[in-house]
Amino acid sequence: MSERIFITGIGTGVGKTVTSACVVEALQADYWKPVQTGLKEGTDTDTVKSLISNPVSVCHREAYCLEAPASPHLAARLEDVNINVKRILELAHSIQPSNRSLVIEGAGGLMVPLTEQVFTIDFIQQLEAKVIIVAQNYLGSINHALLTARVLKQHAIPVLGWIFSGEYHSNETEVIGWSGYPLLGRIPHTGLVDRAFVKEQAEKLSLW
Ligand SMILES: Nc1ncnc2c1ncn2[C@@H]1O[C@H](COP(=O)(O)OP(=O)(O)OP(=O)(O)O)[C@@H](O)[C@H]1O
Ligand SMILES: C[C@H](N)[C@H](N)CCCCCC(=O)O
Ligand SMILES: [Mg+2]
Repeated sequence: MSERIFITGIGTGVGKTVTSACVVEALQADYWKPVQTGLKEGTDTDTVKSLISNPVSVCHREAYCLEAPASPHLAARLEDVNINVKRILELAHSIQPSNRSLVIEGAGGLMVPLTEQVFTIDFIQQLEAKVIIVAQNYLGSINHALLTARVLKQHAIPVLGWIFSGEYHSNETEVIGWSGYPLLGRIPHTGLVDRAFVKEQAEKLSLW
């Protein structure tokens, strides 16, 4: 089935890219990072490409690759680039596979601005995508996670559920309960993240 699944996070650096690779592998879906910011340490697309092993998935080229490791609206300003959301939506339409899903990874969390007018939450709405929320357990994550859940609810965006990246903490059981969204799985931080790890984790996810 050809769906759009948007991978958002309760913030940046919470494990969206590694989780995206696991979801792509589990669904044999395509992957797309429309706006990549920060190029020095490589791109999320290159990371996902290096972590998946199924013969079907296609990792599509970004719509924008911006140097500065910053919010897209700022990274674009620093390079005098105008992020055109209409163009990104047209691109989404053109790359959408007919017979498999498209996993789309955002930059940071829901309220990250793509432009001064369009925030990531607005972009998700315009994409008509379903959402997987990637979360981690740290001091402050209850607030970040429930803010994310609240904004998705207020925008009536369909949420498939949570994937937690890292170790379990009792907080997450309460966050899941308060949010009403199901737990789809956990990606442990056991050290080496390679193709074998991603394949193993992909098999454990309960995505449908
Ligand atoms: N399961 C894991 N095991 C070990 N390290 C991990 C795991 N998941 C993520 N990491 C590491 O944590 C860091 C952040 O992860 P990742 O790049 O997936 O975050 P992100 O949410 O995609 O960030 P961004 O907002 O920049 O896209 C990376 O160095 C990554 O290698
Ligand atoms: C540079 C990094 N890799 C992310 N993709 C960009 C995260 C932007 C976060 C903006 C913010 O919430 O302050
Ligand atoms: Mg990422």
